[in-house]
Amino acid sequence: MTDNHKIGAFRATVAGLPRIGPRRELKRALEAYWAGKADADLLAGVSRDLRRAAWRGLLDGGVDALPTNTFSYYDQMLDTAALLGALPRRYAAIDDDRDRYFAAARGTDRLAPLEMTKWFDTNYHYLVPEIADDTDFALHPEAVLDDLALARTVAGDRSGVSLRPVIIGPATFLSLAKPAPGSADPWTRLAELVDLHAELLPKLAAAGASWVQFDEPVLATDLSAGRIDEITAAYRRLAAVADRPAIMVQSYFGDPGPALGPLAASGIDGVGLDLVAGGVPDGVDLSGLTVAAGVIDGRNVWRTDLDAAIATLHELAARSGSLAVSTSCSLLHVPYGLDGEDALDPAVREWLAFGAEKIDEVGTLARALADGPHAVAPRLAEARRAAERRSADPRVRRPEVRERVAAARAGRTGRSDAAERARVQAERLDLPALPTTTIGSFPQTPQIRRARAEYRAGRLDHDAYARVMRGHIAEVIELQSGLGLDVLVHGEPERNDMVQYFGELLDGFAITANGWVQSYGSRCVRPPILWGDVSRPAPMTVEWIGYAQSLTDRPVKGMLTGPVTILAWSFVRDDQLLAEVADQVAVAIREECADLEAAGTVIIQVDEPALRELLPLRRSEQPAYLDWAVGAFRLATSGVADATQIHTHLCYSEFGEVIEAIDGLDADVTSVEAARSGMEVLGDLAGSGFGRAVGPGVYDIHSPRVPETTEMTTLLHRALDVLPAERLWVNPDCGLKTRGEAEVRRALTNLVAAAREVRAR
Ligand SMILES: CN1c2c(nc(N)[nH]c2=O)NC[C@@H]1CNc1ccc(C(=O)N[C@@H](CCC(=O)N[C@@H](CCC(=O)N[C@@H](CCC(=O)O)C(=O)O)C(=O)O)C(=O)O)cc1
Ligand SMILES: N[C@@H](CCS)C(=O)O
Ligand SMILES: [Zn+2]
Repeated sequence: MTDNHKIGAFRATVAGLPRIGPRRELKRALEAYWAGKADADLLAGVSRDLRRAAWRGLLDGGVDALPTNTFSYYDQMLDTAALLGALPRRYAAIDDDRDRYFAAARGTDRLAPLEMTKWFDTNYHYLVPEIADDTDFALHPEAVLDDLALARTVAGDRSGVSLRPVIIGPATFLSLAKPAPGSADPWTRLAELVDLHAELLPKLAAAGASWVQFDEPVLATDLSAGRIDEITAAYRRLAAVADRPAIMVQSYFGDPGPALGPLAASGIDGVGLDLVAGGVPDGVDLSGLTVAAGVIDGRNVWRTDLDAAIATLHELAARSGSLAVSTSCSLLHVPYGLDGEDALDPAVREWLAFGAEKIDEVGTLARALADGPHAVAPRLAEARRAAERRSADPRVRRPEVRERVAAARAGRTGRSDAAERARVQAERLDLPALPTTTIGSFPQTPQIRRARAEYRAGRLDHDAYARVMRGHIAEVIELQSGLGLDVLVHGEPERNDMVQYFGELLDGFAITANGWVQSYGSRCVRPPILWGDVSRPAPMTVEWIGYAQSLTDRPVKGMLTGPVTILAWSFVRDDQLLAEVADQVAVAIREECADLEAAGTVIIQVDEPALRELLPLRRSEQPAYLDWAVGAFRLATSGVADATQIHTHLCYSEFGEVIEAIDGLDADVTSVEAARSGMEVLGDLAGSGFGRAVGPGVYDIHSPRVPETTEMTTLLHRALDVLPAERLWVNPDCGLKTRGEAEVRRALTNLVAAAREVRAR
């Protein structure tokens, strides 16, 4: 440690903050700006207001160390790329900084955006930096410094408040970046990036930062000893910089495992640890460090067991130089606060803590540490009472649900031989070669969303709402019939979201009024809260699918979300093994499959786009996960007859580790995202000996661009190089809900034409 900086001790902080706004103010401002309905000043004003309000909320909650630079107009990885001058050259001709930034995020008419993918095992998406051999890293610290200056105006002259810019650390940034075609592995540029950070540190100190936080969630993944050495050397170099703020390395989504020891000895000043998803590895000397102890869950919504947290904090206080209470990760992943959630069941509401309540918990724990638990005795007693009521609530553990699950598990959880099924299904369905279909959703038009908003507000009754939805279903069926698609869908107009919809209809879930969480850019989701044993009081989709099927002779796919995805995109209970909860949801889906089948549905698609997302970050934990995840899918889908065709859909293209699990799902047809990667994924599938039918996407639905027929025929020919024609389906990459109606019509026209052309050959 250099002697030319002082370590500002602090006792309460959070690892990061949400930014979409308590009422999604940023979403509205961004979308207005993109539509040309708001100018840059308005957008900047909204951003400043949101940041100021967030810091004030922290100060009011008793936090004495404010994280800065956690706001983003789109994504923190993109911000880091901009900070380091690492935006691809293709955007360089765009003069305006903000427009250049948004071009990288969203693309333009001519320029493809950066690729987007999931942030570790969360439902948040980041933009993947592209590093070319000629990427000329250069520091652009203006946004970080401006944010720091704004935070200073909020902290004012409050004594003892420290400011801590948060930056994605070089190890995580480079591990997640991808090389531009033909360029070297970005990791080879580590030393250059570290030089830039070394240049940045004194600027931050001069602007009033007493700490800097480098986020390194990559530490929670399996790293080789060589990688750990390189990361340690990088931080040793940063620690040697003169006139710098104190350095905190923040890991999250697990513990840093074998990397913690070397890092702790590298000369850095502090570590932030996720003590919810991980622990503190034994034998690591933390005595010279400030430890930000992440005892408050930043990813889930349950009230903290404050007594247990205090015990953990005491244990850690004895091992560390200085201790601060913190969250396990950024609060980006939870809703802003419970304020206004008056429609929640009051019993359930009492068990919850969203962002604002978590900040309050941080403050309470910090007081308990500083002044002793008696100083917060009423708060501790209140938390204990809530926990007791939660575990005693008869709806939390329902014997009848557990018996039903046990009975379903004891029944048939596997199907007959896949080849035999394929034979009977082919006979029954009588589809052409290369059958065409879509993944389920059609554009969620403003009229659909408006009708739902009216229905929610009570201005439209159920019958009127159902009439509007049936109207949309009829339009979508007519469109698909006219285009000549072979297997139709009802278009999912009645679904606000593919998980929330089911959460609203299943017992054991609660739905918030305003519990929005950023998914990517301006897009948000409102995850349901799974708090009790799950059951299905009534059929959930049969009426809609039945109506769609009544309008056509072609098969209409039943459309369900699978148990793993329902869990992944909900806030799940923390008092029960996930494997157990998955089987409860699976039984509800199994019952829905049975009802659909009984109502005449011949094809049922059970979407599992989150199968890969929930894969544990550490390899040692992956087999157990895949075992229960595949088991739950099979429990959900194995109750149907051989002649009923089960489809599944997975919309990501990095199969690697889950390829065997996809085989294990035993679905008759699997559709996957493939257009963006030019069918690369099919190599993985074919190489693994996957023997069932596959629908590799030929239309990238993430882009407004409409692919030409020839592009799709090229992709189909590539697919035919690795798959026999009788096992190939033709479909888009994913659902069409975010696309416009005109684009979809043109794209599907081309898709059908492409299938026909390839068939004819
Ligand atoms: C497939 N994806 C999904 C993920 N997670 C999910 N839970 N669901 C998913 O589908 N993760 C991975 C990807 C992420 N992709 C997306 C894509 C698109 C969105 C998105 O568009 N979100 C919408 C909100 C969707 C929703 O709940 N809609 C509600 C309307 C809510 C609303 O804003 N209403 C307005 C009034 C509307 C009006 O008057 O016109 C209001 O309340 O003010 C609905 O349809 O009822 C978004 O806008 O962000 C998310 C993830
Ligand atoms: N059936 C869903 C799957 C999305 S991953 C849809 O089409 O939107
Ligand atoms: Zn999808």
